[in-house]
Amino acid sequence: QQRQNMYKETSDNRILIAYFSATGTTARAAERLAEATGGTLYAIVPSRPYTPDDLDWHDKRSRSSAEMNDPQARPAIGGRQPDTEDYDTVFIGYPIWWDLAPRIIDTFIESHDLKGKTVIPFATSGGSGIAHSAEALRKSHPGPDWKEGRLLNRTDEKSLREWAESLQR
Ligand SMILES: Cc1cc2nc3c(=O)[nH]c(=O)nc-3n(C[C@H](O)[C@H](O)[C@H](O)COP(=O)(O)O)c2cc1C
Repeated sequence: QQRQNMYKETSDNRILIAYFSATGTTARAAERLAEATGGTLYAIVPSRPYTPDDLDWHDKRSRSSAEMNDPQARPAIGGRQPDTEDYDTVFIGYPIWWDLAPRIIDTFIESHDLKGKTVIPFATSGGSGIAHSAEALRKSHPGPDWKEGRLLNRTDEKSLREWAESLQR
């Protein structure tokens, strides 16, 4: 209990949890991570929301298929942007699409100066691990201090907190 309070006091307000979620699963994981860390939640909202047709991975011409086939695709983000200067640690959450992070995650990273900040990916998926998508992000965006990511398909609060604390050491 004491350790938890200490952790919250020292790192409150300096942790941002930025996430994109097309159908709500990653949003729920991000909320649990915010509870475990005391971090601030920020939803990366696309200017043009993804419809069920956009998300159809059986259709090679669907919006998600087209974006994921194009490494240069940068779907626009709508609404307010967080001031990442206020944070030292930025968790970035996403659903795994074709074993990668959706391209809007690249839009987010390129919209902010994350150089020298601790950046930690997390994801949800239908079964794929996070390693491939996290490595691809690290290669495309060498500025931040990337930490190993986590798949949060099913993680209880205790292990979430232990993971988040271990990253602060
Ligand atoms: C276009 C698309 C591609 C996907 N590709 C994968 C994949 O490669 N591996 C996997 O395990 N799940 C894949 N999924 C499933 C999602 O990762 C999974 O349902 C995720 O939890 C959805 O999160 P969300 O509700 O936050 O959008 C894909 C889903 C979509 C829509």
